[in-house]
Amino acid sequence: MVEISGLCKWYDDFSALYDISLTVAEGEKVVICGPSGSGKSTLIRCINQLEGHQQGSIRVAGQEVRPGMKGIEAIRREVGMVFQSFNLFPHMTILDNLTIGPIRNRGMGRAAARALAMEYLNKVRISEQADKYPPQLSGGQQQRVAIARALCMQPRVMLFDEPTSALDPEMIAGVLEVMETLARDGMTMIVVTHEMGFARRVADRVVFMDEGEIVETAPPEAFFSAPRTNRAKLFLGQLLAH
Ligand SMILES: Nc1ncnc2c1ncn2[C@@H]1O[C@H](COP(=O)(O)OP(=O)(O)OP(=O)(O)O)[C@@H](O)[C@H]1O
Repeated sequence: MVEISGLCKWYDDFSALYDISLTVAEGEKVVICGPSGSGKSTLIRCINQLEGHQQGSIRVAGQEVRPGMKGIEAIRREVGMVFQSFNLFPHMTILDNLTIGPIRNRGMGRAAARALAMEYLNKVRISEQADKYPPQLSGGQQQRVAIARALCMQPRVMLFDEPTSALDPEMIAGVLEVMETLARDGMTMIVVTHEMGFARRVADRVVFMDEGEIVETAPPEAFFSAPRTNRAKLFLGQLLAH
């Protein structure tokens, strides 16, 4: 579903990503972790070209994505993205936040888009809030809405960039639960997160990044019980200390 090969990205003379190769199969769940500044966000933002890369290749559902390419919108429709800051339109109702994408970008009729939106709002257990505005909802509820909004575009892969790190602790479980349901439904998922419990329960593979490189890739049980590199041991040690 996503094939990344020899990916390099730099900002002026700073190398943000170096020689990244990663293949994520259909239905696979990959958790990316690593210290702050290691390039996790940059990597997933390159997949739908929110960031352009300078070298290497990225393919999504068989199609190569390139910086400045024509037709990137069509590829972005296949790729749902959930950010740390929910990025909902504050002046639009929850329902309108969900229907605008399918109506504008998928040419869906209003009634069909509303039906689809209600289906996903039910899935994230928030359908009773459909007529409210984002600022009237808690952070956790807004993030569940953001997930539902991405799903309304019926993507083939979902990218999550630290979806729970801006949330109050009591809000985190509800969002992770929704993501676990999505995983059980068979969605292909690439998730940047420090929620190691989630990684253990859901990930097929954990990818550990440091200084713009992939340092280790392993199934969660192997990664957490016996990380191979000192860099990963140090990272996990620091995470546990928090
Ligand atoms: N627009 C930019 N210009 C210059 N440097 C940038 C830019 N965006 C990111 N970087 C740098 O690239 C590196 C990787 O950033 P990135 O946000 O991908 O890291 P991260 O692993 O996601 O970190 P965090 O966990 O703190 O979000 C960092 O050193 C960051 O300062």
